[in-house]
Amino acid sequence: MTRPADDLLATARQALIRVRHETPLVQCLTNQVVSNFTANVLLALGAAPAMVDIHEEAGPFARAASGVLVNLGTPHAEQRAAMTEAVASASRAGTPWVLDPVAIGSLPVRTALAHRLAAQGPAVVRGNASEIIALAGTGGGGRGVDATDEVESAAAAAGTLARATGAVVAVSGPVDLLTDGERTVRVTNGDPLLTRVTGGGCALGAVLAAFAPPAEPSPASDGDRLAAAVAAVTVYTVAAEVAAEHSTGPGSFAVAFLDALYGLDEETLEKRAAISWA
Ligand SMILES: Nc1ncnc2c1ncn2[C@@H]1O[C@H](COP(=O)(O)OP(=O)(O)O)[C@@H](O)[C@H]1O
Ligand SMILES: Cc1ncsc1CCOP(=O)(O)O
Repeated sequence: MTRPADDLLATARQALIRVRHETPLVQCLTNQVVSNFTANVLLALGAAPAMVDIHEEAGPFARAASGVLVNLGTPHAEQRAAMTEAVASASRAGTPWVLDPVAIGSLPVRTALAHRLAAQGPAVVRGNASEIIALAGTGGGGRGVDATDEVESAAAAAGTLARATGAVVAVSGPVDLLTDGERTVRVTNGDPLLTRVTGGGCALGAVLAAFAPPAEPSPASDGDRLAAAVAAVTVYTVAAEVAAEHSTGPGSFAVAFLDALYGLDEETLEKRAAISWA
């Protein structure tokens, strides 16, 4: 069923309120480059980060967490074991988890792991266009962690991947495209400075985990996983726009971005959000 974009905006407002009120506990199994930035982004938003990524802790923790991020940016052996354990446990417990298949395609270890994990029921898969195309099996990946494909060229792959995995697929880029395999939404907020700070994409994966609705719908969330993911992307990219207006380059942007996530009010979100159905 298609909902009006106004309804998505209302969901985004509600979701922001819910995150700030409920302080979701977000378990991050993420890469060593962006770990600190990711934790700060979650804290600024009002969520509670926990980088619990070792074997024999990751599984039990995933049962209790509100959401889990599995980001394949620097997947050393112990982290791979912890990811496998966390995903199995999250899936059993109904904890929503997000897969970010960083730099898959030509790198064999993470590519095989991404395919294995994608088959285990992620709530969301987030990546740039090249990563999504590679995970869908229709392309060879990008240039390291960067995309070499345009977002629009990943639209078909995103739909295929969403239908194959049951996940909402979020393709990041100048326009963010999100689909559950039937419905597609585009968010045209954001700022290029997000690509000049390491973690601009990876931290979004953590925010998607913070916004992912609980398995059981509650009065604060209608359980629409696509709408929740759109909310996460809109909050994140509108905050980036606000931050860019107070920045002179990547360094001041990174600081201003945390401030903008912290201070983002519903009126600004409503005024700036650029959400459309495909
Ligand atoms: N040219 C751009 N203009 C505005 N926002 C952008 C642009 N490129 C990327 N973004 C934003 O930056 C975030 C990360 O995207 P991207 O850098 O493409 O992902 P990744 O880090 O996975 O390669 C997304 O939320 C997206 O909205
Ligand atoms: C540089 C780098 N190398 C491995 S993971 C990583 C971080 C990439 O983060 P993002 O794509 O979000 O900037």
